[in-house]
Amino acid sequence: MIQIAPSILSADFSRLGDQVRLVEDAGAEVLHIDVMDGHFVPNLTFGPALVQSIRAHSHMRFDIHLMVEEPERFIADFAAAGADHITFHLETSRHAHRVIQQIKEQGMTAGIALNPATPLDGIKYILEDLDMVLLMTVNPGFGGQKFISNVIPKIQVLHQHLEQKKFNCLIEVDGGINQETAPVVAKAGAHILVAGGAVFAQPDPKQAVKKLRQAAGSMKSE
Ligand SMILES: O=C(CO)[C@@H](O)[C@H](O)COP(=O)(O)O
Repeated sequence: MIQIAPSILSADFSRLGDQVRLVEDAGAEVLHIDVMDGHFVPNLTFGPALVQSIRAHSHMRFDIHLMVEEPERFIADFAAAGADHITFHLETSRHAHRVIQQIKEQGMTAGIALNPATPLDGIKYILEDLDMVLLMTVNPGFGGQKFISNVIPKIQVLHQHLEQKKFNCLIEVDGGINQETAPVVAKAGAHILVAGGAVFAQPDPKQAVKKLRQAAGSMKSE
């Protein structure tokens, strides 16, 4: 079953509460919240205060994507703000296993993200501990970028490995997901599709969520 995770990076911030309710009404299971520090990625976005303020507007799972150096510094604050899940980047952490444990100790599920250029090798021995792997299909930092199709084999390899090992770990993809790329990543084995522009930059975000789900469902992985 494919899950759709609208990314609020492309939402209209002047009416964020309404935008969040809109995608929840459309059936989106997950709300993707991009946290950027201006160091790991060349952009700045949200912190725990924003998460806390929209928590009251939604029952969706809050999926925090930490694009920050030293992610361990922010785990407790996002947990207190109402986050359900935190993903941090392998590229930002020398002690990834410890960070995963810290996230779980705060009662949240844990994910790790890999940039398009980062191979799967670095997560081989921590895969069993992860609830999710986020495979970036653009270079992180901005919405509205072009999907990098070279990541597709990486999705396929990870999907096969997870199936083989019977690990309870979902694959999320993020960047350039739209009605054309959604069926491709779904067929490759992705479970959660993050979409910013393909939802919030559309005239009817509610309809956009439904169309993405339909598109993804048209070519599910076996
Ligand atoms: O993490 C990021 C960007 O770094 C994403 O979550 C973007 O928000 C995706 O935007 P689209 O490519 O779907 O417009």
